[in-house]
Amino acid sequence: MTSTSLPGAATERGVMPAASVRGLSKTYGHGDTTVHALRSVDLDLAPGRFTAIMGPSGSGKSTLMHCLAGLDRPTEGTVSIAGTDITALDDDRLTHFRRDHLGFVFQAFNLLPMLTARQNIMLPFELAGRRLEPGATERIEQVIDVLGLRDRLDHRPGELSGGQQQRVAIARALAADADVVFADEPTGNLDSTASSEVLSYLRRSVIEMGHTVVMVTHELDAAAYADDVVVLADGRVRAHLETPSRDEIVHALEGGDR
Ligand SMILES: Nc1ncnc2c1ncn2[C@@H]1O[C@H](COP(=O)(O)OP(=O)(O)OP(=O)(O)O)[C@@H](O)[C@H]1O
Repeated sequence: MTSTSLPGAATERGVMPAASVRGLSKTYGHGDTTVHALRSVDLDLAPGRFTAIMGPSGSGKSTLMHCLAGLDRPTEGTVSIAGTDITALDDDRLTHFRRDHLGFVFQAFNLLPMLTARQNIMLPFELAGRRLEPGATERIEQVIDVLGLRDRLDHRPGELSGGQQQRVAIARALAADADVVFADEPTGNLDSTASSEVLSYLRRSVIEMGHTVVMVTHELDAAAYADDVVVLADGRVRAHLETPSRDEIVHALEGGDR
């Protein structure tokens, strides 16, 4: 098994990666019960792209995403987001960094039921007591249009379909103009029609607004919406594929090199 580096990888183009990990290891437990969830992973994720992280159950997808997103600390190695080494930040600074630079979309939409769609989208600004910086209002209105939510803004989550609720959650993550948006199985609670709708909107946000999205998924159909696919196996990067075909993804998942 070898890892395949992207020919057009951000560093090779001289562009700073949106996310970069070096020598990233995460072990759980001690002695006989030690689990090596990640084994010295090196990875660069290019800005302005939609990357899917795939791999068998237990291969380290969630651990990698949690370390990338500063939700978990690695045992060894570094994680940089847009040039900031987040592994060097203390807990307070990391919390602020996450709030100001990262967006999250979860399987359960995590919307507040008593708030309207617009209020949910604006919640991070309210919670942070953040003033809208110049240009923020225009950006938020664009996010609302790109995600097709204009005529749903006054609805509460209970009055929206699952797909619409997830689009509100995506809009909330994008509204703050995060350096990277992390999506953990974002279509796990949706049927296939709603899933493809949500993924199309997510893709549109990458193409039309230049966002960087990293998504963990088990679904080949979901990965097909991504630009790049990282395949993990046993805590290592087995392949990092640029605009792969479905066959190439399947081949990498089955253990072949590209
Ligand atoms: N908190 C923990 N304590 C002990 N072991 C853990 C912990 N979290 C994860 N692991 C182990 O680390 C390994 C990688 O787990 P991880 O959840 O990252 O895999 P995954 O690829 O996301 O799996 P799945 O697709 O099933 O969600 C697994 O062997 C898992 O059992």
